[in-house]
Amino acid sequence: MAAIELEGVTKRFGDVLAVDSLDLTVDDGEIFGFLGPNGAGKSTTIDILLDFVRPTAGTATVLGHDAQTDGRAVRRRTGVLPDGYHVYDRLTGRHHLEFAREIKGVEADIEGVLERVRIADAADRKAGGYSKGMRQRLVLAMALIGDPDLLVLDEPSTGLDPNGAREMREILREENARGTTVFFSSHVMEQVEAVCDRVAIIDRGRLVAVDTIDGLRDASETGETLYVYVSTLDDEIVADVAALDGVGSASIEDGRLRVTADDVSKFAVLHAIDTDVTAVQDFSVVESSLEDLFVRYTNERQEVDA
Ligand SMILES: Nc1ncnc2c1ncn2[C@@H]1O[C@H](COP(=O)(O)OP(=O)(O)OP(=O)(O)O)[C@@H](O)[C@H]1O
Repeated sequence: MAAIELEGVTKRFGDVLAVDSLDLTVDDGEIFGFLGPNGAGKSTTIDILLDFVRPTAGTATVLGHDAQTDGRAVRRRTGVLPDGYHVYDRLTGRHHLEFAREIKGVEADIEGVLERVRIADAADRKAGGYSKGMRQRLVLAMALIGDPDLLVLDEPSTGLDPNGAREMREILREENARGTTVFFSSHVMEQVEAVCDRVAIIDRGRLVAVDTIDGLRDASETGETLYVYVSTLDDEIVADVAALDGVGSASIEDGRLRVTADDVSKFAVLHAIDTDVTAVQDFSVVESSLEDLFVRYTNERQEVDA
């Protein structure tokens, strides 16, 4: 069964088309990253899943329930970390979790959850005195109450230090191992790359890619970057390399030639550089990071639209 199914979801705010005919399926048990530049429509989509916002057109089905007609059933089984959630300054961390337990009407091991997000020591302090990262941990703790079947997290790493970000990843993996589907938006590509089974990239409300990270690499011309060490390097050599068959781009980076290959193998490119341009002394191949892929997919869309 699909945990999330969006069909033709569109949302307009006046003149702004925030989400544009979005079709997306997230399978049960996946850790799914939802990426896009600022203003792409991520939060709006998440709000539609939780029925905080009504779509202008289309349907959203979450855990088998229509998100609009059966929002309560969805929220009962879903842990949510909303974008920019404000904690209640005068309530303690523990009170927040008791509140989450009551709202959801579930049994919950509050002590255990406090330990997991590492705010047990501060549980009886008022949340108004918490640091940004502690607040984020508290909101995550509220999402974990009731062992949800689905976690929907909008920018969960906001405010977390590197240790906090690592702990967040571990919690997501643990929840997933328990059978929970995890759907989260993020601008922190390392975080996404480290935990996600699949990602979707949206740009200006439209889906531009959905795949595993390896799949995105395979589909992208810049799946791999070649760094070539040559004895002399100047603009003329770069231009000659760029003009070779199968070369996507060539530039100088840190005293090396940086080359991307289009449809031919990197060895064919290396051979052509060596025989037709200049002697190759050494080379290395680096897989594109998710950040490279993100930039490529979102820039491509801008070029298409231009
Ligand atoms: N309540 C609203 N009223 C008017 N416009 C809105 C509203 N909510 C969102 N928008 C607009 O919809 C578009 C998508 O916004 P959204 O917050 O979904 O983007 P996002 O991908 O979450 O961005 P970010 O990464 O910056 O959080 C933006 O142009 C935004 O200004």
